[in-house]
Amino acid sequence: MSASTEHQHGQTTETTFDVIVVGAGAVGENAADRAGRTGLSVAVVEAELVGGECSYWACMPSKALLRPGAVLEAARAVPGAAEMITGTLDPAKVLARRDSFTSGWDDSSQVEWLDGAGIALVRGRARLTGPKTLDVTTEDGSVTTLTARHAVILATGSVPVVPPVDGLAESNPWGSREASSVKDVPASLAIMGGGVVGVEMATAFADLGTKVTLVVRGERLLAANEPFAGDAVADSLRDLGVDVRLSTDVTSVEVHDDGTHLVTSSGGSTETVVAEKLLVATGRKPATADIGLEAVGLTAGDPLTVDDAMLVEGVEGGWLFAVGDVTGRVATTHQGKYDARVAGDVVAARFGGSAEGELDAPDWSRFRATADHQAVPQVVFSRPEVASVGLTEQAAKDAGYLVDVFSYDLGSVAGAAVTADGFTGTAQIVVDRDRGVIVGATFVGPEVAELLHAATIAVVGEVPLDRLWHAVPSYPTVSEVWLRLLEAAGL
Ligand SMILES: Cc1cc2nc3c(=O)[nH]c(=O)nc-3n(C[C@H](O)[C@H](O)[C@H](O)COP(=O)(O)OP(=O)(O)OC[C@H]3O[C@@H](n4cnc5c(N)ncnc54)[C@H](O)[C@@H]3O)c2cc1C
Ligand SMILES: NC(=O)c1ccc[n+]([C@@H]2O[C@H](COP(=O)([O-])OP(=O)(O)OC[C@H]3O[C@@H](n4cnc5c(N)ncnc54)[C@H](O)[C@@H]3O)[C@@H](O)[C@H]2O)c1
Repeated sequence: MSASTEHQHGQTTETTFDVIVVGAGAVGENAADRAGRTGLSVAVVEAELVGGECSYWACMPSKALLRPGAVLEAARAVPGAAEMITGTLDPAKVLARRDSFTSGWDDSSQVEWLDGAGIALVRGRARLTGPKTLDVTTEDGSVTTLTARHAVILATGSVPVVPPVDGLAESNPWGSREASSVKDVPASLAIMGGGVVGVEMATAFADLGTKVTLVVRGERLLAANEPFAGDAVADSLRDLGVDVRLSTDVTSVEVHDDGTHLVTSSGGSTETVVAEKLLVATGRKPATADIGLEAVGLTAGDPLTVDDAMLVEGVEGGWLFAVGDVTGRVATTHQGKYDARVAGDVVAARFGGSAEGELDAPDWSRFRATADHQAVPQVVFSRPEVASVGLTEQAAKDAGYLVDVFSYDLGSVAGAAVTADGFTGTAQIVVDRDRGVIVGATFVGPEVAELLHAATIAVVGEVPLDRLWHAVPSYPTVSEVWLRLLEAAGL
């Protein structure tokens, strides 16, 4: 079956396809692309913008907001250049560059890409009505029934969680969408939550001149990372002028003429934080509340539990797959796209080509998302950046590994000294003592994001330390920290 020829400029009149993908975020787009590579006809259904959260409200606009501050800080750390930096960021220019990344929240170029890839687009909100069938409701209320001959891939993403705090929902707070698409920079912003969104947005708005208060329930920022990462980011946010309040609960929220009032409680004392805007950054949940899961025997609101071929567990017939945030596995674009490549390749092989070799594909084949379990990379674009892959020391111990942990002061590496005066940071590897391989690595420091992929390769490749010894880092780069870490490990 060849890909549809009846669709033009994102519109299609067909209602039956070999494969239907629900959600055209970065993850759904990738699944659709790969699924069509053996000639299956593929449609994606999208309720909002083709490109999803990452393109318009998450990764790209937030990184565009963060980059100018990082550049300014880098220049300020190098005498000769530093003297030339006499001002602060220009918020209007920062927002204008952000807008260029979101194409003014217009998805035409992504629709063109779908067209070019031969993927049909159905605009509207999809709900499963039974095995391989979906109803799609458009904005004008009309309903079209779509049928998949072989497979449905759900890629509906995630939605923010608003905790049940007295008055919070009624206060109409910002979520990450409102923060990343901000048009008028507020004078003051209170942020609830010390995870990835909380610290990135605290950094971005502090850069833009907003007075930021970060209210965090836990005793550390970035609790999923190594403790030294959260400590370094808290210190640096305070240096940026952010009021970081750890071990602090928000007990109620009220809106008054002078802004939003957060009543907080910490160690028995109660205080009130007043801010022009409140951003709730307390996590996200899979978007499965209203996609018709009940029609196929699943529970609305639950994550879609998948196996490593991305097949949804608990559904008969082997036709329902899920990828991206909706699975509850990992909530990053790159890992979701990896899952999408796996799901797309599995679907393309099983239904469009030869399934031979795919059905009994082993771990680490391109048909199994093996890396999701213990080799997931992530960069938090705070300042300092936090780049990590695999297991933290604690997570490795919890998983039963006998580990050795080696750390090195990044600032002591020649390449770091050249990069910036006063460069501070930490690199750490967690080594499985039995196998002599790295199971986790964390880098904290200015612009360490690009150090991460070497660590990801070492973790995924299970490269023994005595072989890694022969991977010689160039001089004088920050990557020379790899040599120092291996020396610390006794080589
Ligand atoms: C502020 C912020 C910053 C982030 N920064 C990064 C980063 O720097 N790097 C990184 O890797 N990750 C980042 N993430 C995470 C990343 O955005 C997500 O992991 C990624 O967007 C998930 O992609 P997805 O395709 O699964 O979901 P989404 O991008 O949410 O796409 C899902 C799509 O499905 C559509 N949809 C939902 N339900 C239906 C339905 N019933 N019918 C039709 N369409 C439907 C939605 O409209 C949406 O377009 C960030 C997240 C946030 C909130
Ligand atoms: N650079 C990146 O890769 C990037 C950037 C932003 C977001 N993301 C992804 O988006 C997802 C959502 O990010 P996030 O920061 O919202 O979630 P998160 O899980 O990283 O952090 C949530 C924070 O909210 C706190 N919290 C949870 N419930 C609370 C409550 N009831 N009261 C007070 N605090 C509460 C948690 O303790 C934590 O500090 C993450 O999974 C992340 O991976 C990725």
